[in-house]
Amino acid sequence: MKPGRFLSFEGIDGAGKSSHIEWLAGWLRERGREVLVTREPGGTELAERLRELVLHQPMDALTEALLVFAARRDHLATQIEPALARGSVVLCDRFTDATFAYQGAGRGFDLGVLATLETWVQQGRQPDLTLWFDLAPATAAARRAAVRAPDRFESQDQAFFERVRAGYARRAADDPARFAIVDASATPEAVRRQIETTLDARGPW
Ligand SMILES: Nc1ncnc2c1ncn2[C@@H]1O[C@H](COP(=O)(O)OP(=O)(O)O)[C@@H](O)[C@H]1O
Ligand SMILES: Cc1cn([C@H]2C[C@H](O)[C@@H](COP(=O)(O)OP(=O)(O)O)O2)c(=O)[nH]c1=O
Repeated sequence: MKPGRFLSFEGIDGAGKSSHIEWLAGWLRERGREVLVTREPGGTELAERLRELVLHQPMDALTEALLVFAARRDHLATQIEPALARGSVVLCDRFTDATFAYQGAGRGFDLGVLATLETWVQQGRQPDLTLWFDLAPATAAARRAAVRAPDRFESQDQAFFERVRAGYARRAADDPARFAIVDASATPEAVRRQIETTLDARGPW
């Protein structure tokens, strides 16, 4: 059996993560891999209920951080770890880097507390590879406006998304071996080629 692999997709809202996850799932399945496509906050019945609250209910930054980590704990224990143990590739639309970027850099919440929660909840588990879809906030906002109504995060101003982007840049600089930076301003075909090149370099799959 091939070992399980854990891939996360990160970036500001509208960067193109969701559009490319299904494509990558197909690419991996063609190569004979079992794939679990999932997302955070979410991925379990409990975590999806917490997601609804986080996305739509007003709350302070500590409550927000505790709820996303509570959702993550349930998701890891009941979905991600079992999938990795049976040799699947897990494709997760956002993971803990989003907490450091949104609650940490975006909201200004204490990074030390987030690091403590990360240790408790993940027990050393990290994605094997994180694809960071990097895009200017103005471009992402234009893409979002064309397709959907904003939630609590998407209705934030451009300065918030500049901070979130800087938060991702810091996480990438802290762990360059895990991160691959995707230029998300490229055409969808060119984005797919970047992902393929990255995966080819990290194979075999
Ligand atoms: N490379 C791209 N160029 C132009 N538009 C894109 C690109 N990637 C995605 N989009 C479009 O931008 C919008 C937001 O993409 P989405 O995948 O939902 O982003 P995310 O999941 O990162 O929030 C969608 O309408 C999608 O079709
Ligand atoms: C995982 C996670 C997401 N978020 C936010 C970022 C996003 O704005 C939102 C939901 O993410 P996402 O699934 O990308 O939204 P959509 O379905 O609209 O594409 O949750 C956090 O603030 N902290 C976190 O830890």
